[in-house]
Amino acid sequence: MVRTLDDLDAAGAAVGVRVDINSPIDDDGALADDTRLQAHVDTLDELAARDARVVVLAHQGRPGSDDFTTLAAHADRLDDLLDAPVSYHDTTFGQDARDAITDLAHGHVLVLENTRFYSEEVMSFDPEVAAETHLVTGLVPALDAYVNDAFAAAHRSQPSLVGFPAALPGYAGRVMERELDALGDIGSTPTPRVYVLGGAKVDDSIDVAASVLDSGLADRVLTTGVVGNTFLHASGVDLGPASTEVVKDRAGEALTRAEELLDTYGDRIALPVDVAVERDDERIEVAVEDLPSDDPAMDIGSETVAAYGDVLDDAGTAILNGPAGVFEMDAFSVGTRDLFEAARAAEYTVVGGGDTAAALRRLGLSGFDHVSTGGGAALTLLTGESLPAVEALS
Ligand SMILES: Nc1ncnc2c1ncn2[C@@H]1O[C@H](COP(=O)(O)OP(=O)(O)OP(=O)(O)O)[C@@H](O)[C@H]1O
Ligand SMILES: O=C(O)[C@H](O)COP(=O)(O)O
Repeated sequence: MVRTLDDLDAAGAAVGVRVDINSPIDDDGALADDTRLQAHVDTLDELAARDARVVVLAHQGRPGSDDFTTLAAHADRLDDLLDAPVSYHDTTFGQDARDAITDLAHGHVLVLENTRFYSEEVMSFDPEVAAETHLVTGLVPALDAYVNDAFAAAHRSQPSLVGFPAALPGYAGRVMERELDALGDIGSTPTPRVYVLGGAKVDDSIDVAASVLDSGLADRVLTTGVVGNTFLHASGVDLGPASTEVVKDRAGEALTRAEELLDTYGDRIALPVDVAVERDDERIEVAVEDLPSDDPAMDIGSETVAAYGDVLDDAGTAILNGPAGVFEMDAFSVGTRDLFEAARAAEYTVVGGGDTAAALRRLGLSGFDHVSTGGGAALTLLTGESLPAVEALS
């Protein structure tokens, strides 16, 4: 049983709230989409309205990636979104951060710096060990309670996600509660169940494909995005140098697993039958049998959308994670738009993923039964597995 905000005596308490506001970042470092920030407004405003001193913990990007950056812009945006006043502090733990928490007024919100600026936060730990990390021990003395609202990161065993509940009373926030309600019992959703796996986190998606095919949760797996290109490569298709480089870079070791999955479950895994490449700044659709192409495959083609649409028409449950192409560019958002529109034909449709939610907003798509803030986390739950951060709260 996980305790919720209903069980928390918030008034006057310093409450550390782990949120997931990991968002797309523009080339100039600005927030490109605030969907994930909006999701946490209920939890943060509720705690502030109940007179808590609200301390926000979050990550942005991964070390080395272009979107690995400070949370200053996130704090500014939260200040616009929340009723409560929001300030930002440029460290995460230690005396300086504890002083900022002590000085925080009741009903105010303080955003601490990106947790992943500290090496412990990109490692995985058991909860008891995570509770001993510098990040956790450096904050615990200043906090009275811990709320985990970061559903989208709940599949990670990083200190800010699993360490605090071992040291402080822990509670699920409103986003966490809603997501667990909607996604906690995937085995009872209508069949046939179709998983549509796209985007660029290929290793995560291949793990999910393996798990749902092994367990029988998935009747079919439809592949798109870099995931689709990876399965095409694994099936022996020569995509051409540009796309092959992306596949090898994103898939790494997972490529072998993709080959094994095709050997075992080839009839239940669908591969794109055409792709859209970028040639002279234009979208050109190329049938898979006409590959390789020197130009990068940036989207699925219309024949693939049609074929996958037929499967989705008959689906009891459609679970979609990851955009079908580079939706950030208009010409290559077509596959994502048409495929997600087609998925609404399923009896019950669940959509997940940080970039996926951003894509839905950008393309004006709605009408799904549940839009999860989580990508990998939603998929972990949708494979029937438990989430380490939720286990730590229980
Ligand atoms: N064919 C492709 N080539 C290159 N990039 C692609 C292609 N298809 C999709 N992408 C990119 O994939 C990225 C999104 O992938 P990602 O796996 O992060 O999805 P997500 O919805 O954010 O899931 P999660 O929340 O698990 O991260 C987008 O930036 C998109 O441009
Ligand atoms: O965007 C996500 O899926 C979450 O914020 C987790 O990010 P990660 O995959 O970098 O751990």
